[in-house]
This record gives sequence, C-alpha cells and structure tokens, in this order.
Amino acid sequence: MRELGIPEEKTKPVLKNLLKIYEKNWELIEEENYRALADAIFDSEETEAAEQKKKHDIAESEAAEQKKKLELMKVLEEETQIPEEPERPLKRLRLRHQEGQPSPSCTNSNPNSSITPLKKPKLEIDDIPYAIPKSQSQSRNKGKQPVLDNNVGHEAQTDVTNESGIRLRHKRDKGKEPLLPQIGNGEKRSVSDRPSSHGVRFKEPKIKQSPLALIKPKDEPLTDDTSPVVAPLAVIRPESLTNGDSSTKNDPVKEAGQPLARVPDESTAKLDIASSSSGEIKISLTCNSVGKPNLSNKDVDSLLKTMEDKCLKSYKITDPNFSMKKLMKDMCECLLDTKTASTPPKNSSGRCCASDSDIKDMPSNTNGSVNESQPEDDCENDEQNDENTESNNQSNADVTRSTPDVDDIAKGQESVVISLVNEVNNECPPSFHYIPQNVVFQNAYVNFSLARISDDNCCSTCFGDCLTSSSVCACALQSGGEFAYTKEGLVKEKLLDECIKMNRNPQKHCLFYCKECPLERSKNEGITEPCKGHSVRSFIKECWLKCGCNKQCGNRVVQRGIQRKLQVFMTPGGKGWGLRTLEDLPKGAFVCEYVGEVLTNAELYDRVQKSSNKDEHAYPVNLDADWGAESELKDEEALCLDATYYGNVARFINHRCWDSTLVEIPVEVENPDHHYYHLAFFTTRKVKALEELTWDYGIDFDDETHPVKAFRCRCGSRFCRNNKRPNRHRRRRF
Ligand SMILES: C[S@@+](CC[C@H](N)C(=O)[O-])C[C@H]1O[C@@H](n2cnc3c(N)ncnc32)[C@H](O)[C@@H]1O
Repeated sequence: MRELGIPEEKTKPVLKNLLKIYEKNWELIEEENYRALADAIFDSEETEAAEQKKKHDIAESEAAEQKKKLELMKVLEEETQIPEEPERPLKRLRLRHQEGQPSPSCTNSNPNSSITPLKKPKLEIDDIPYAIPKSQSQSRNKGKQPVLDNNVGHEAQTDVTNESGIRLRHKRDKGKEPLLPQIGNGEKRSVSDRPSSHGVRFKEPKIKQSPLALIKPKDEPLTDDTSPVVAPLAVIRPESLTNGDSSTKNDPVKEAGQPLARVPDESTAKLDIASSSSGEIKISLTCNSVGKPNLSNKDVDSLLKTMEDKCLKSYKITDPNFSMKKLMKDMCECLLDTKTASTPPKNSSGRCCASDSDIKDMPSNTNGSVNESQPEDDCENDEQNDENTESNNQSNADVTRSTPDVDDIAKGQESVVISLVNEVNNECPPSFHYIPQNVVFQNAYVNFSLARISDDNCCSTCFGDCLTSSSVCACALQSGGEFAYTKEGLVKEKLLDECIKMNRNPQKHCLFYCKECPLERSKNEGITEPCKGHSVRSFIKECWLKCGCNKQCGNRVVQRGIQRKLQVFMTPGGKGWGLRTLEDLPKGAFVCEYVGEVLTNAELYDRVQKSSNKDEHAYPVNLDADWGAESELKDEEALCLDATYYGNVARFINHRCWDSTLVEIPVEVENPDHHYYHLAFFTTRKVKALEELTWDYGIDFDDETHPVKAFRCRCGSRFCRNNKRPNRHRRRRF
C-alpha cells in the first residue's frame, strides 16, 4: 500500500477489519494486487469525509439554534423585567459545592498555584514521580522491540537481580511438577514477580451534587493543588457512622422534613417538588399575590389559555398547537426521568437510602396546582429494569445482582462487619454479590491440588508458629529468604518499601514482554499486537495446609481475611464510593485482598464486548505478576479478577496517583505456579481512622488506545498524573 502512497497507519486498521470480515482468508485479500484492501481503504476515507461533513453541518445548525435561543432570552428578559435579585440560597449552596469539586481547572492546574500548604512527604530523588505511570512506560514501547529495563533481556532471561539485590527467577516450573528448591539455604532470593499492569477498566462515577451534602466525611488528606470540598459542616465519628440510620442524623435538612427540591423566588413564584411515602410526586407553583389583594379565583382552563396566548406571542413559539398542559406533562416526565435515574435503593430494612422521613406528607391532589401522580420507583424495580435491558448473556452474574445490606455489605461473610454510608448524595449502593473469596467463573485453570505442592514448597516439618522458630522455613525462603511478616503481622518494612518503589517507578524495575501476549491475543483481531509489558514483582509466600505449622502461624495473614474495621462510603470528591478505615492502621498492615470472579483474559474481553454497559466494567485486575516466567501462556492460564458482579470491599478502593495509602502485593497461598495468586493490599504508611484507603491503579491517563477511556482523575494527589504537565513528561522521556 505504501507504493500507492497510503501510509501504514491507515492500512493497518483497515486490514484488521478486512481480516475479520474475510475470516483471516489472506488469498481473498491478496487477489488482484490487494484490490480488496485498497478499496476498503478508499471506502473508509470516504466515510470519514462524510462524517466530517455531517459534524460540520451539525455544528452549524447548533450555532443557529443557539443564536435563536439567545434572541428569545433577550425578548423574555425585556417582557418580564424581573428586578435583579441577590443570588438565591439554593444556588449559592450548589455553587459552593461546585467550588469544592476538583474542577477541570483544578486537576489540570499548575501545581504551584493556590495550593493549600501541605506537608511534603519525604521523597527520595528517585522516587519523585514523573508523569508517566507503568502502563505509560509500557505504551511508550509500543511497536518497538520489547525491551527490558535494568538489563533484563527478553523472556529467555532466567535470573536477574533487582535493585535491592533480590534475585528474580524468570523461568519457573509451572507447578505441575513439584518444584525443586531453586535457591540454597540462606540465599537471598525473591520469587519471580512483577508489578502487574492492572487491567483495570474504568468508568466515570456519576457525580451527583446534592444540596443535602452537608457532612464531609474525612477523605485522604489533600496533598495537592486541588481545592478541598467546602462542606465542612460536621465531623462524623466512627460510632455514629455505623449506628443504623446515620443518613438523617446529621442532616438538618432531612430532619426538618423539607421537600425534595425548591427553587425559591421571593418576587413572584415558588416552585416546589415534594413526594410522599405512598409514591406520589407533587410539583407546585406558589404565586406571591402580595400587592394584588383582589385576585379572583381563575379556573385552570382559562389560566392555561391565557398562558398559551402569551407563549405564542411573547416567547415566539411557532407551533399553533402549543399546549400548556402538554408542557406541564413534559415537565412531569422530565422529573420522573431524573428521579428514575437516581432513585435510591432500599436498604436491608426495606427502606430507600434517602430516608422516607425527609419527604413531606401531602394530599394526593391539590386544586389548582400541577400534580402528576406516579408511584416512585423502588430499588427492586430498578434492578429488574437494569437486568431486563442487559443483553449480556455471559454469566449469571449479569442477570442476578444482590441488593447490598448497608449495615454489613459482607452479609456476615467476613469476621468483621463492613457498613456502607452515604452522607453526600442520594446515590444508591451498587448491587453486586459480596464474596469473601475468589470464585472461578468458567474456563480459568485454578488447581488447588495438594499433589502439586512439593515438599520444598511447604514447610511440612514445622510446628506451631513458624515465626517463633530460630530458622526460616521453606515458605519464608520463597519470600526473599526471610519471613515477609513481623510478629505483629505487618509486612516488613524492607519488603514493603521495595514493593512501593516498584509500583511508583515500574520502569526502573524489570518489565517483562511476552512473546505473544495473552492480553493482545484475547482480542482475537487477526494481527496480535506486541506485548505492552508486565512488571516483575515480589511475591509473599504464606504457609498453608501442607505446612506443619498451625493456623495461628505468623506466616498466615492474608488467608485469615479482613480483620480491620472498614467502611464503604460515598466520597465527597466525585470519585463515587470509596473505602476507608474506621481505626488507626500501622504501616504494613494487611487490609483486604482484591476478590472477584477468576476469568481468563479471553473471557473478560468477551464479557466486556458483549456487555451493554461497558462502563460498568471498572473492576478487572490482571493476575500477570508472573507471566514472565513462562515462554507461552495458554488462554486458561492467563487470568484476571473481575469484581463487577461478584467481589468484596476491594472493589470500592479508589485510585490515587503515586502516594496512595495502600500497595498491592501478590501472595502465594495454594498455588505454587503463579497463574493464580492473591492480590493483597497493605498500608504504605500509618493511616488514621476515617482516612480513605486508595491504591495506584497504574493508569496511563494519556493512553488514547485503551479500549475503555480512563476516568478523569480526582485523586487530589499533588503528584496526580492526570494533571497535564508537559515538563514532567519531557523529563520522563529521556
Ligand atoms: C474499582 S472502582 C472504585 C469504586 C468506585 N468509586 C465505585 O463507586 O464503585 C473504579 C472506578 O472508580 C472511579 N474512580 C476511582 N478512582 C478515581 C479517581 N481518583 N478519580 C475519579 N474517579 C475515580 C472511576 O470511575 C473508576 O472507574
């Protein structure tokens, strides 16, 4: 095609499509000197040109429309001559909220401008983040020959030594045969691992600004250039949050039993919207008749007629059949539409999350006022509707969603209770099935057979608590030659810092490039794109069933599950739901693991493709920490976790660039091969009660090629990678 003057960038996507259409039948494409290909390229150019023209036409007609509207507004202003009012209370409230939101200018602003003075974290020069996350660094290599950092060669590489001298094993027995000990006693060794490029797909949370957002739960401390949310009206103590009906407790508006919404207008009219517990909604327009004492009672029909005449004359409405009744009906429909979109769900006690008590009682019909009755949607209906519209037949999970219990979203399946609170808006708790442990969806090969665990892969001769023994056990040998945990059950500082460093600067550590990347292969697009790279990571190896130690052994932390008081809460900063701790946590504390359905990457790709709502797939994480150990992974071995339908609290952990409170570490428990492992979250520093728990997803906010657009980051970190700072990028691209 180059000879025809068609550049490769143009040819490639068309060729991919063609291959799909022709079911990879090259002969058909090659025929007549690639005529089919040339035709397809020209066709695609024509379509593009037509689309451009269409866009142009639309823009023109929109401009004309806008002009019309402006003219109409001008006429309206002249006609009504409403004296200028001071800003209305509700509007002011909203504006304050908007100010509190990280606006585009906030997140994209210069870090040096109007920053709240912040405590500067101690930084090592090397640790100062540049703007490029791991995936970014990977995408920089796109199309080039795979390159490994730190002199790591291609996949043929066997053992490499990382920064801290830990040897990383690249070739690994798949666990199908019992593993031989690879390292002698006392030898410093880390099992082969790499920080995964998390295959998280992202959805933008719906930001609903509510005038009821009166309480500011404690978020992660802002260390950035983003203005804090200005709604500091009350501090929530952990106890009050878990105490049943917290949604009304600190909410003066709800307590006062105000209507749902009101647009006050002291001068002429007042528009109220209220709804009753029996499901009626009332929109009422109250006229201020002060100064007009002789106002006679007009009947509704003549009022409507007068209004129609006025509209036709003054508002330049050209439709002679214009009807006020229709206009009001439209208004009701608009209201019902918006209500349906944000109807709060019922909590465990069968009530909607916005308390019924905040809805004013009202008569079912009011003379002379606009009144349209309609049962308020309840959550169950909502769910059913969602399910009905869903065309995804990938998994039962798609069609059955579980209503969360806000008092304990884990429904008693964890050893602690995990409550959910929303003090910010009326958004419903998401419906999903809470599972405390991973479950295989269908094709993933996860084999827990004891026969696969060799003697060298467990400490069968140990007794009691391995940590109290004078020598390191076989399991510890696999975690860098020493126990990963302290006697207090915390990850040792050295290992923790190593993992944090790896996450912050993956390109400084080892990146592995697959010969044929399962992620790319799962797209099944005919041409498999080159691997974008996977980071080499450190694993923790915990003792397990075949070990001689007991259940209380200090080398069993993650498998004991969540032990800390956690809470799911609505973040005030527009990130949707988030997870926070209700107790102070020391550095290195285990918080939870990322739990979801275990899927093959091919299954995940298929699931997302077939889903009618691709945005909801915000929850997949790749289990690629050891992909470098294999020359070629089979589809059923290239796994990921999807917490969209089945998951635990970790599905609520939001992203924070660089200085997140959590770091994820791969943990081997049952499987000596690392196709399947646990992804566990540990604190990166001391975390105070009520601080938000976050982790760095490793997103490349500039990756235009990612199938699902990354969200606009509202992490609030001063190192936010979503802030476009060209200098930082340049510095990184040496
Ligand atoms: C794993 S979920 C986290 C829980 C999510 N906030 C919720 O409400 O379910 C990931 C999604 O949360 C939102 N999110 C997470 N971190 C964010 C951030 N720093 N800024 C904006 N949105 C964020 C994005 O919509 C992302 O796709």
